[in-house]
Amino acid sequence: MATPSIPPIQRSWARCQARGLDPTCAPQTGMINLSGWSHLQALVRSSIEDLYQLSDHPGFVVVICDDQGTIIDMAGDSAIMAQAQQYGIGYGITLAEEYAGTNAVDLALREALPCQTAGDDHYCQWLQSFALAAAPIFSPDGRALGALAILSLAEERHPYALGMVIAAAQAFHSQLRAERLLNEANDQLTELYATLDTINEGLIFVGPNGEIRRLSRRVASILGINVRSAAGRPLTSVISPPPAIAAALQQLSTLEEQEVIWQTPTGAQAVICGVRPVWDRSRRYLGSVITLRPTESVRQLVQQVVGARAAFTFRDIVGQSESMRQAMRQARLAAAGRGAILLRGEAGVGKEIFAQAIHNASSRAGGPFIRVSCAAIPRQLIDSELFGVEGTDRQPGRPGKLELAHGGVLYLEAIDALSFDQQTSLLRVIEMGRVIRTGGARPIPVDVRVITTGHGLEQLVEEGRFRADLYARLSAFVVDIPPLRQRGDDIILLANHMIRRLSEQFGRQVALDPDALAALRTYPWPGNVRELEVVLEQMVQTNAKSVLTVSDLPPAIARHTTPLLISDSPRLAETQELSERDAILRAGRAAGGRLGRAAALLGISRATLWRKMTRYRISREDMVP
Ligand SMILES: Nc1ncnc2c1ncn2[C@@H]1O[C@H](COP(=O)(O)OP(=O)(O)OP(=O)(O)O)[C@@H](O)[C@H]1O
Repeated sequence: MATPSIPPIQRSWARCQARGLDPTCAPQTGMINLSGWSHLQALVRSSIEDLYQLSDHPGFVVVICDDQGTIIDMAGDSAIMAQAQQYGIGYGITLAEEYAGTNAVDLALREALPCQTAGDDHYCQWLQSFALAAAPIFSPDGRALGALAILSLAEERHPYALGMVIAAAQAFHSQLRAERLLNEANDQLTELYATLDTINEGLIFVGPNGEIRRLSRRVASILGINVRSAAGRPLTSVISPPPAIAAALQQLSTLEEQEVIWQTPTGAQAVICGVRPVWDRSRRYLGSVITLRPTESVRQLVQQVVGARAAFTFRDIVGQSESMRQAMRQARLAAAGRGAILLRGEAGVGKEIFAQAIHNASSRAGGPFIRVSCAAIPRQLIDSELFGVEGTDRQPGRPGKLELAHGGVLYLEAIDALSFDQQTSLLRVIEMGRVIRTGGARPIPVDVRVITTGHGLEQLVEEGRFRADLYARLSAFVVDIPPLRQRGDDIILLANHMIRRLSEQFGRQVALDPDALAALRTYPWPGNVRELEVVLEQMVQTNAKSVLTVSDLPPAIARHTTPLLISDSPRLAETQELSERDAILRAGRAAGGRLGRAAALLGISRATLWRKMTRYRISREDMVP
């Protein structure tokens, strides 16, 4: 047997000889490995059939082998097929070197290169009547999937057989790569669309000609349009975009997120929208993305960010006195009801803590608790603060506190500071359950329970300076919170409670001795619980002692207690008078000598304050700090 001269063929022969392979052996069946081939086979076959049709010289058969060299498909000239079959060559026969000896298919897979063998190049006799030209087929990641071969008779070798299998294998590889890229792109798009449909934000991609290219499902619920029928149509034929959006789309400009009004099939709808133009690498305009977010979700976000939650419950309110029990009864009744609540009481008595406890004990506990102090906002800004501002083309809109409190409670402090017009607007919101933003006309439904406080509201109503109908609405429930001086031993309970809290806060144990507690109990506390809180905090802060005594109290409180301490049998009336005089002096000083403010601090009218000042012979000068 002559040995071939081409090195890979020579090496193959040497291996066959070393293995002791019998050149007269018959073809063997191999294990077919079709993993990764099932859909590829059809692809290869169709391109092979094309190849075969195009050829001027039929007279060959195209053979496809798996990665082990086993024949998994054959197509072509029927005469050659018949001859091949005579030699036992057909589906399932292995061309692996171990069983079929040297041949182009095995070498192509082994060397990962195109290869050609003919006649005597073949080690086994059953292949020697044929010529084989084979090329490996590579997957997109470079793995050999199998081989493509042209089988012809040895003496009728096709001149371009090798060129054809190389070109076909290459074309096939490119097709696989393109298919892989397409699949990857499709997968990415599927992921992207799935993501778009799960996010809370609605997205509309508008093409360069204003057509809707893509829109997420969320858009349907935000704008009330049919997503399926809208896709592909001009945006303006589906829904008329608000002017700010239309302008951004037309000018290919960015619009930062702002609230705009869409005229939807179900009416005007406020939506937080933004527009972003999209450009490709060569700065070609591809379209714009419109983002849509329901105002409600932004509202919830704001509530989370600003911490619109009520922290206190009824359990946090310290007090056992009859006057406090009565206030708690009123408050619990109000919590169980539905109407607005008016909290009455001097400054610092704990109105806000009551408002929070009522909110938390009510069915609205899960909703927001929003606090607005009308006295703390300049009157001209109260409108926008409470009712919000309607957006214009130039200025974005924003919700007011009434909208933000939707589903919860709006705690409105110092409502007496509202102008008559503001009172009217508030009344309308409470009566209609709708708010109209400043500068707008669109009614926005709001479901808010209002808890208010205000100074001398009854008097203002009498004087015609506060709307009687609003007062009636706001006072469906009234809770009277007593001043601290009327709470007896509650002062001691509160002082001990606060000292415990301060001990924790400052990380050291502090206590008040009985005399100090007695002094605190007697003092009239014009600034109520807040004043007690401030006094105790200052004492703990400025004193390193663990037991605080009368001498550690602020002089005004310590001095005030002197008559009680020295008197053997202090007469009650006298004590009360002394307390009252002291309270008036302190309130007057705290108010900087302004009688109106001092009266307010004491929770009495100006006229009563005058009367008491005359009685205790207090002049205005005494009140100057
Ligand atoms: N009964 C109470 N038990 C415990 N702490 C209280 C009690 N009442 C009031 N406080 C505390 O006293 C301080 C003042 O209370 P709050 O702010 O509720 O008073 P207010 O009546 O709303 O005051 P203002 O009228 O000045 O707004 C708060 O720190 C509050 O936690």
